[in-house]
Order: sequence, then C-alpha cells, then structure tokens
Amino acid sequence: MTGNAAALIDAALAHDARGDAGAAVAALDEAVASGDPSARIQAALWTLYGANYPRDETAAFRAIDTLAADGERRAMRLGAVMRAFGLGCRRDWAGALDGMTRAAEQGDPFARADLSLLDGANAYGDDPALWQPPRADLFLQKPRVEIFRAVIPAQWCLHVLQSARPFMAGAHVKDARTGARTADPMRTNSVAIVELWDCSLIHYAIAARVARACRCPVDRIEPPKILRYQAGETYRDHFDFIDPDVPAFAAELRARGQRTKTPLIYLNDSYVGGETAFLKSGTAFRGRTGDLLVLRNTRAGDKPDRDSLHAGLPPTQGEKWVWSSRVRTRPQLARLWREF
Ligand SMILES: O=C(O)CCC(=O)C(=O)O
Ligand SMILES: [Fe+2]
Repeated sequence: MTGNAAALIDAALAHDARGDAGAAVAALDEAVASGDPSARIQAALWTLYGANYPRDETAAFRAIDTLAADGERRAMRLGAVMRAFGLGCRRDWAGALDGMTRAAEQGDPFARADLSLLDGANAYGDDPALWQPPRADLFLQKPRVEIFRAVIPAQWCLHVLQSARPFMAGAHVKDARTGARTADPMRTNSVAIVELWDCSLIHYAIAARVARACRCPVDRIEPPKILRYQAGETYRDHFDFIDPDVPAFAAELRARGQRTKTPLIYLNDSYVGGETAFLKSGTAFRGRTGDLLVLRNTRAGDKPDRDSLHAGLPPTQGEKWVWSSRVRTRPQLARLWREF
C-alpha cells in the first residue's frame, strides 16, 4: 500500500464515521484510482453493505474475486467467507474452502487458523448447513425453550470471543417511540458485531449449525451480536420480538420480518451467576461452553408471545460471553453485518 493510499483510506473511514458520505467516497475513489488493493477491498465492502456507495452485492463479490485472482490473499479470505454465506454469489462451501486454502497456502495466518479450527472439529467436508440437525432437550414449554448441549466446539467459541474482543462497546436498546437505538440502564453489558471483514468460515459454520437447530435457512439468521457481561452487568427483563403495535417498528418489520426465535450460544462458563432467566415461569438456565439455547418469541401466526419475557442475569464473579442472534421470517441483508 502506498503511503498516500493509506492516508486516503484513513480519511475516507473518518468521513464515513462522521456520516459524510460525499467526502468518504471522494477520498476512497482517489485511493482506488491508484490501484491500491486495500482501497479496492474497502470500496467492495461499502458496495456490499450499500454504505456510501449504492448497494450492489454482485459487483462487490466480483471486485473481491478479481483481487483474489490477482493473488491478493486478504481478498481470497474475504471471498471465501462471502462464498460460504452466499453474499453476492451462490452459496458454495467447496469454493469457500478452496479460497481459504489458497489464502493459507499464500501464508495467511488467519486463513491457516481458520482451516485448522474446521479440521479440528471434523468440519472440513460437507457444508455445515447440510449437517444433521442437532438433538434438542426441551427445557421449558411456556415459553418454549430448547437446549442443544455442547453443539458448538469449545475452540470455536473461544475463536468467536477473541474475534469480538477488540470491538466491544456499550450495548443499546431500541426506543419504542422513535425506533432509534439508545443507551439504556436496563442493558449494562457490552456488545460487538464482528464485521464480515473480520469473520472467518467458523462464523459461517456456527450460523449454519444454528440454522439447522432452528430448522430455518442460514439467511434467516441475523448477524450475531457478541455480548460480554462483566461482574454486576445485566440485560434486564425484555422481549426479543418486534412489537407490531409500535408504529416506529413497522418499516423494519416489513423489510426484515419478525424475530420468531432467539438463539444464544454460551461462549464460556468460567463465571458465577449470569443465568438466562425466564421471568414468567420463574426458571433460569445456566449455560456451559458450546451450549445453544433457542427461545421462541412468537406463537402461531408470528404473533408475539408475552410469556417469552427474559433476562441475562448479572454474573457475580468473572465475565460471561454470549453469541446472540435472532431468527427472522425474511432473508437478512449483507449490510446488516456492519449495523447494530
Ligand atoms: O445473556 C443472556 O443470557 C440473555 C441475552 C439476551 O436476552 C439477548 O441477547 O437477547
Ligand atoms: Fe433477549
């Protein structure tokens, strides 16, 4: 990367963070024009998300694929993750493994670690979306809560936890009046989204495994949030469905669908307390590393189930880490990988 291109990319990212799309595009276009691969990757990501540039997932995938064919190993890796998720292209697990293997052969340490994590869990063969659905234990009838014990390998949990650690920030809730995201004392834990750029095939394999457990297509799984609760931090009583009676949520509900289920993966278990509590039934679940809990938020006809009221109780000692997503009734867009 030339020094000039690096400075232009930094400027573009700063403009983006301030919400100045015009200046962001001007700076990035100049860096792209110099042929700089990092600039071209950044432009492809914004094109994928529809951030600053118009959204065009296919063009984004093609740009990444061209860079990969030119020997750019970061593009091989990103292209592999896009192939796995089917972002801008057809889902293609064999092609994803192939791209990641090429990146590893080029000496990419991230790609090597990814492949050895897949290999260590015997996940190197079939697309995880085709695996047998894991076996469920019914934990609660009202609300419906299923537990899938130890379905995510502990090494994968650690990988996800570590990939999220640099991005942790204060958690938000949705304001029922405006639909905006606001900080709220009811949610004192921290949260991160791992952007596609920092995702690996492990992130895909986890989403695919969860989709099997929830018996839904992978594209109905919302990009997950990684939650961290330090001692005393909590996510107080709440619902995860989108309330159809709140006008501010109507557009989102139409575009992205209802949140029918909440899958939670416990990424660690070295803490005291920190159960997931179901307030209407007075029960709580304490997860072990790799356990998947699936809570049903809706009844027949995707109507909200008010029995689904739940909370993340505070750990009294240690840190609790959770992978948290939602199953929606409609396919999710690539741009959600950068939004909370
Ligand atoms: O951390 C927990 O146990 C609950 C998390 C939760 O309710 C959520 O992510 O929506
Ligand atoms: Fe929740």
